[in-house]
Amino acid sequence: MRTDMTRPFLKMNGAGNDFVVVNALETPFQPTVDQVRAIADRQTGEGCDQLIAIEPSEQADAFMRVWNADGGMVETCGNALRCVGWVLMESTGKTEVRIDTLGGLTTARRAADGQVTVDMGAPRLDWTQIPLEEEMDTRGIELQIGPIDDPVLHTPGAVSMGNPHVVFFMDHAPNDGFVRGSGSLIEHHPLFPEGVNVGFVHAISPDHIRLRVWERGAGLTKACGTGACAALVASARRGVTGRHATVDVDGGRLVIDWDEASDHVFMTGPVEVERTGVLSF
Ligand SMILES: N[C@@H](CCC[C@H](N)C(=O)O)C(=O)O
Repeated sequence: MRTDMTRPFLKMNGAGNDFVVVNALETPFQPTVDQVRAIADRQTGEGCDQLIAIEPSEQADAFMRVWNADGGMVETCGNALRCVGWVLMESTGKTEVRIDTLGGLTTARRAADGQVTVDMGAPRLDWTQIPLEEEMDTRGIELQIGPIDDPVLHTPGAVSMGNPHVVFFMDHAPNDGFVRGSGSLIEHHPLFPEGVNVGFVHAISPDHIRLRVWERGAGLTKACGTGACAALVASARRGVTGRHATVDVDGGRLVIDWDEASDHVFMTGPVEVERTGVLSF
């Protein structure tokens, strides 16, 4: 990386899903793929799951741009929406802010105990919206991993929360090796032309699930906000849970509500500022 330019950043996380957050409201921030990878590198860079830029927006308080650790620009990030919402509320004194993303317009507001609630909008459930390569019922798509007569994983739900997710249902929470091995395989399956985030749900009760996620472009993560929303929607559509659940992820706890009247999904969870720093280009 050249070192003739510097940018201050905030290192933040939401339930352990961590971000380098750059304020680009006044000065544009357009890193190359290699620069994103270098920043996200946990050995030689700052280390993060996603790089986030807060940009100006004409229709909202700000636009949030998201790059995965592999350098790919993606639609949205639920946990980062809480972090960016908190930053904007702190700097403007507002108790509610609108944040636009490539995945759609969202609203963040303060919740109890310093937490933030984001209105993630309505889930997109048609196979063309995930998107899938071919027509399927997204409550349980035709995908299985393992021997044909005794698959290890099969018939996941598919949900878009602005970004693509598949959600497998298991009778236990899988270990790291399983999440890494099967997640990396499924992320690039030809059924998903834009790749996919892969969730593994273990239902503890009708309003409590354990979730592990392999993220498209970032790998095994301590939390995935859109993944938690997708997990609740997929679970409710299968009758595994109701429309409200606490979702335990590796790095903490998220509360997800799928409101019947509006069809919107609301996610509440923590926000943490870890440190400040300066990026050198
Ligand atoms: N960590 C995020 C999701 C980030 C993007 C995702 N990996 C994708 O490629 O869609 C979240 O909290 O939602």
